[in-house]
Amino acid sequence: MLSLVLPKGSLEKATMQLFDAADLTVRRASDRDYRASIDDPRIDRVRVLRPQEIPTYLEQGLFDLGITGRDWITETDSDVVSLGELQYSKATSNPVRVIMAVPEDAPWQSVSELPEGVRISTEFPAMTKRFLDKHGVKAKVVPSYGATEAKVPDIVDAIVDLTETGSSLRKNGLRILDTLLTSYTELVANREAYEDAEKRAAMEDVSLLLQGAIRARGNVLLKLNVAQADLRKVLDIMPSMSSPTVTSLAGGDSSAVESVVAKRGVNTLIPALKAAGAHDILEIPISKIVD
Ligand SMILES: Nc1ncnc2c1ncn2[C@@H]1O[C@H](COP(=O)(O)OP(=O)(O)OP(=O)(O)O)[C@@H](O)[C@H]1O
Ligand SMILES: O=P(O)(O)OC[C@H]1O[C@H](OP(=O)(O)OP(=O)(O)O)[C@H](O)[C@@H]1O
Ligand SMILES: [Mg+2]
Repeated sequence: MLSLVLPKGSLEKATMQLFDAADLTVRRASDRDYRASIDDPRIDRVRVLRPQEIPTYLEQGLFDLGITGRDWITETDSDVVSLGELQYSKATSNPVRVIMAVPEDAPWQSVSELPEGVRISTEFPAMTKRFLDKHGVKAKVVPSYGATEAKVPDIVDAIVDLTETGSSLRKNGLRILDTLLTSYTELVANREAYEDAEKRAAMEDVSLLLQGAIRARGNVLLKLNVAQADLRKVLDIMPSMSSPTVTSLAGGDSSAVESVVAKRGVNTLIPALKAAGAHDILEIPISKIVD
């Protein structure tokens, strides 16, 4: 039986949606309820806590398994086992980046040009100090508790912050000087729990369901029928994960074809398949893809 800790904040909504899609629906009395449950025999305790704290709790063995960002694992320098990247962020399926940024019109083009005593605001002081040491810059690192972009230029000269879509940087007239880290959301385990064969098997099941749900995103199943004479033409334009499944239809000179295809592009693909001779075309949503 696993204890699980999920992130409150930026990743909360996307995490709840992912668990739902993975058939591991998280039940809570309300959004403010940080004690939750999942109706699954492998999971007996669920908490929703700040992602900054999650790596430390996992290292200490307060939970077996959790979800947090690579940024907080690096910042807290926690000794945990990663079961892999889960490709989602707050708004997109892309990773976030921890970047150093300065005002558009600042004179510096690289980190090593920053003058001694430069003031840098960040929610990642440990990572920032390591990065500045590497570049031989002596700076004053000021801890931030959010709204970091708003502190330049009057309170500090530069910031180290997260960027996903880039919109916060644009709105605040900031330019990226360097990238410290590309950070994915990760499924992370306590080391001792991971060494326990039974717990590890349960963790791998959870991982498989989550990854299966992520892989299914943006894909649909297309099914169609086609006369033998047109089969080649249809297969020539049908994309697929490996190769399309072709079955003969009973009592006729026709085949059924099915294939998993990217949802993006279906708008041009379906009319093209029809023109190639396909008929009875079905587009079916997919919940999971497991290799
Ligand atoms: N667009 C994003 N902005 C910030 N954090 C993101 C974003 N997308 C994913 N994350 C991840 O979410 C985690 C940060 O979430 P956290 O709850 O600490 O911050 P938050 O949502 O910014 O909270 P607050 O709104 O109180 O600042 C990090 O691991 C980070 O990598
Ligand atoms: O590139 P973007 O898509 O604009 O996302 C990045 C922004 O999101 C986060 O802010 P958050 O919402 O956590 O507010 P905060 O600064 O108060 O923590 C992060 O600190 C950036 O400011
Ligand atoms: Mg924040």
